Amino acid sequence: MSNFSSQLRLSSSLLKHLKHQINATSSTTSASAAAMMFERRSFTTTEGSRPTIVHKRSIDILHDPWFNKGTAFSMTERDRLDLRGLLPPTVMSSQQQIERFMVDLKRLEVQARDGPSDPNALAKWRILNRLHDRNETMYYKVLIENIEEYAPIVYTPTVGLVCQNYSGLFRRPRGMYFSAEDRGEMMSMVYNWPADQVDMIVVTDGSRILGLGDLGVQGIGITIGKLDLYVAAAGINPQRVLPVMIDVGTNNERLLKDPLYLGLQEHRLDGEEYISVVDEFMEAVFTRWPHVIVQFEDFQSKWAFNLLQRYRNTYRMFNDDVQGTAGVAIAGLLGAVRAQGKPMIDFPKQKIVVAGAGSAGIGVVNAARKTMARMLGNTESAFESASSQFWVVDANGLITEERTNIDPQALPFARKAKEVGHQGLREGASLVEVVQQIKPDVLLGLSAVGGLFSKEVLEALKGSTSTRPAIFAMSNPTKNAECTPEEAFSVLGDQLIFASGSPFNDVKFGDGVIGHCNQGNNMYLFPGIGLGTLLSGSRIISDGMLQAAAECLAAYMKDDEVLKGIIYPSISSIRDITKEVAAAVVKEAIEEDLAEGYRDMDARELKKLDMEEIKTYVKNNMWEPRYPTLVYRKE
Ligand SMILES: NC(=O)C1=CN([C@@H]2O[C@H](COP(=O)(O)OP(=O)(O)OC[C@H]3O[C@@H](n4cnc5c(N)ncnc54)[C@H](O)[C@@H]3O)[C@@H](O)[C@H]2O)C=CC1
Ligand SMILES: CC(=O)C(=O)O
Ligand SMILES: [Mg+2]
Repeated sequence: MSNFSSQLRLSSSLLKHLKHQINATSSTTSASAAAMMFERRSFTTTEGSRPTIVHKRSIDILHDPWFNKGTAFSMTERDRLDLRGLLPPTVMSSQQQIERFMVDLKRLEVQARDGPSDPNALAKWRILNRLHDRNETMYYKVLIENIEEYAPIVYTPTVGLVCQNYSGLFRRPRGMYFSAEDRGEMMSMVYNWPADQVDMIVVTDGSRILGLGDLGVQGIGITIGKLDLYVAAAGINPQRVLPVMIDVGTNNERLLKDPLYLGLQEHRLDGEEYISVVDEFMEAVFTRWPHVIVQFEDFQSKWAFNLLQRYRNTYRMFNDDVQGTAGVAIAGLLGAVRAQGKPMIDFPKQKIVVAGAGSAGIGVVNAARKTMARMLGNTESAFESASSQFWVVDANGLITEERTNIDPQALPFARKAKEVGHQGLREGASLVEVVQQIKPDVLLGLSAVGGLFSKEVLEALKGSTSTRPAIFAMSNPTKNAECTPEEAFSVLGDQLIFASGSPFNDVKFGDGVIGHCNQGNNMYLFPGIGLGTLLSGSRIISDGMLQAAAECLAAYMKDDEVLKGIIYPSISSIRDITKEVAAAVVKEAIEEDLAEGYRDMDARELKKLDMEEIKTYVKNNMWEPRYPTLVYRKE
């Protein structure tokens, strides 16, 4: 009885508090008052703060992953929200809930510790996904606290398998689908999404999912995986993220015939028709959420470049494969220079062979050339000199100006025929020939061809003029990596610098000598680029902001780590890295006069902040997975 009356007292004090809040906002509509209070909660990191107003009760709350706390609802809340009797009687702390969940998840750990070949990865994804469906706060707490272990499940490599099987795995919808059939309807459809505020959209058309090709509508899986990292690494509020699939058909013949396929079973739209669908989508989302940021993900190269040019000066958007990957690669390339005991300013002397001339490969060469040119003084001759450091090889071999039907994106990187003639090469020379003749410092793969760096290619790299040659086998998922660290270290020895797009285990040489396998993945940058853009209120995402992000990641590594061959940080510190990257992006946006501010932090206030204050501002705006107190009010 006394327990019950103390609960009543608690409830009435909460109601008083609520009444006060409602009075304070009486000039606004009840919906916007609720929204304002809701927002305050979302960016508060202290428990026991203002309650969150919900307009539903009873079983509806338990079925809502945004509000559900499962067995962690206190008895007071159970009474207040008509939940009494709908849950087992024991009230658990959020930590106890996690412990119970982890016991279940860890049952699959038997023989599941061998990294990329984890046979239970898909089963683990299902368990995590079910948790995501029923309780978002708990899901993100599990993910954040165990990011190293579960990033490979919610992200590459397992997310690739998930996308390949998405039509079978689909249970509850997550995100929005805009299809070619919805033309003319998107402006109203966008209001079907329940959240009044969306900060971050990741969108794909499913045309090139990781290195797995056209997976059509099933590509939605990658947008969900990327947004999981936005929440876990950048602390974007999970209620304000939106995964989007633009379904314009598929050219994957298997999916076109699959009776279980969930997407449009027709060939992809192309040309103006295709562009008009994406235009309509962009107009719709920016009309409803003018401050949203849209990340384009895994579009086939021709559309990746085209849409980036089309939108980047109008909308807050970027292409992760072109721009995020470039920044991560530059940070790694600078790390590889330092690992040779040289200063970063020596970067323009590096000879770099790149296998793959798609959105990722060209994005990297473009940005790396700009970085070199800047280091050399940014003159025309600096640019020329930088251009001569790259040899780009695609499916048809070395790209030179003699190539017929050359892809316009690759044209600026085509080598002069005469020049390569002097180097003992020619148009279409094979990768192994290029490596043999050029003796590069770096061999970088973004080809999506698993095993491309064959024994022969690795043997050829032994001729490298570098004291510590570097291999970036960046294609995803695991089976698409150009080589494994075992293959690379076994041929090139322990002085090799190695990075892969998906995670692999380090290689042990014995006597405590380790061949470090770094994960060179755009996950180190895109969350910080998005968060920094959001908090600066920058109208667009400039080259300078992307460059600042890359330089910040490069500077994150200490000399002693780099000398050991560790060129990227541990994934376990991704939240800290993301905070640093976001702060660098905010600072650059301020310096370029692009920052228009965010909420109470207007452009003038932003300008007054020094770097430490910007970092604090970023940190204070990162969402934490904590249960808020819920209070019911009728709509
Ligand atoms: N680690 C990371 O952060 C990232 C990795 N990637 C990976 O990069 C890969 C490529 O992505 P995109 O550039 O968008 O794909 P894409 O399909 O546009 O480009 C692939 C390129 O590889 C070339 N290629 C194919 N066979 C080749 C061969 N035998 N030798 C040399 N080149 C060959 C093609 O001609 C084409 O230029 C994918 O596996 C993707 O997962 C992409 C973005 C980020
Ligand atoms: C990592 C990534 O964005 C990709 O493989 O496409
Ligand atoms: Mg991608």
